[in-house]
Amino acid sequence: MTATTGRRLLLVHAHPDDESIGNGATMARYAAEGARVTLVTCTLGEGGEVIQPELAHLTADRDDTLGAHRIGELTEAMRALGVTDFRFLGGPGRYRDSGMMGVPDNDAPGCFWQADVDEAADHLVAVVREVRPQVLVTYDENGGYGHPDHIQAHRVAMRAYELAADPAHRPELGAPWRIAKVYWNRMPRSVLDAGLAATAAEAAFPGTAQPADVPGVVADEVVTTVLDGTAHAGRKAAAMAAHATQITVNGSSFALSNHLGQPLFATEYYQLVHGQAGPGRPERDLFAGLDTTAPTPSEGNTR
Ligand SMILES: CC(=O)N[C@H]1[C@@H](O[C@@H]2[C@H](O)[C@H](O)[C@@H](O)[C@H](O)[C@H]2O)O[C@H](CO)[C@@H](O)[C@@H]1O
Ligand SMILES: [Zn+2]
Repeated sequence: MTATTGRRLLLVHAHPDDESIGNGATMARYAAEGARVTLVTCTLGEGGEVIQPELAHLTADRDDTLGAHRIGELTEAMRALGVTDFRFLGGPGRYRDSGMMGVPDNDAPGCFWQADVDEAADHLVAVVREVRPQVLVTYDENGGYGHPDHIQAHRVAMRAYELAADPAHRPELGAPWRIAKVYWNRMPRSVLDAGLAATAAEAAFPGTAQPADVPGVVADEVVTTVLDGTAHAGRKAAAMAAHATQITVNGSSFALSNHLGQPLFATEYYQLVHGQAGPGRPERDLFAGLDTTAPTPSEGNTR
């Protein structure tokens, strides 16, 4: 359904779980405030590890049913966040999890890392032109931490941002739409250092992650926007816990299947990379500076 008024946020992520880890509090906050929150996940996470021994049979080298299972985890996570519009790029299973950088799965036909970026971007152009978001959130050019699917999600999201606004590009996909503000997920180094120290002190896990294990780490001054999601910390923790094959939540820490503790932050950080910043340094709202009350024109917004 083509939206006409109100705040609309689009998030593009690589696997089920990334959205809750990086943006769970942001998604819960905007959903609670009545914004339309749309999540596009590029793979089903078929190549993941499984934390629970009793579910180990789901992995790709055994039953290969982890992708279907993670759809269920994502559905539960979205229920926790109050998000109702969540989709898979090109439909569930269109692009398969490529595995960590350097593994043979990176070369598998049909994996996301092998996808044609323009073809994949057109699936997202159709969503952009339908939803007409004012704000897009994705990863930086390294995908936050160098995972092939994260890098490809960045490339596809940024390409779709360009193509969706081009009136000459595939008009059958809908009226052109220019997204007003594009943000990359970030983690300020000083906040992470303090958080990792607190996680180590909490000792909820056998070990503690290193800064290199955490996506999107930058010098503090690179961060343009800080979203206080404290009021939604419980929802974020519940959403992360819903991804139980991938994440264990314990107090104010969590661990992935590597069992290395990381801080679970309810404040989430961003870098504005396209569009005009709103008032305040840092911004405290992704929609800062935008008039989201005016109805959007039926012919799009690039005339
Ligand atoms: C957060 C994230 O992007 N997870 C990915 C990642 O999973 C990691 C991977 O299995 C690694 O080998 C483990 O040590 C680490 O604990 C996992 O988080 O890669 C998976 C395969 O591509 C992917 O399914 C998962 O969502
Ligand atoms: Zn991921």
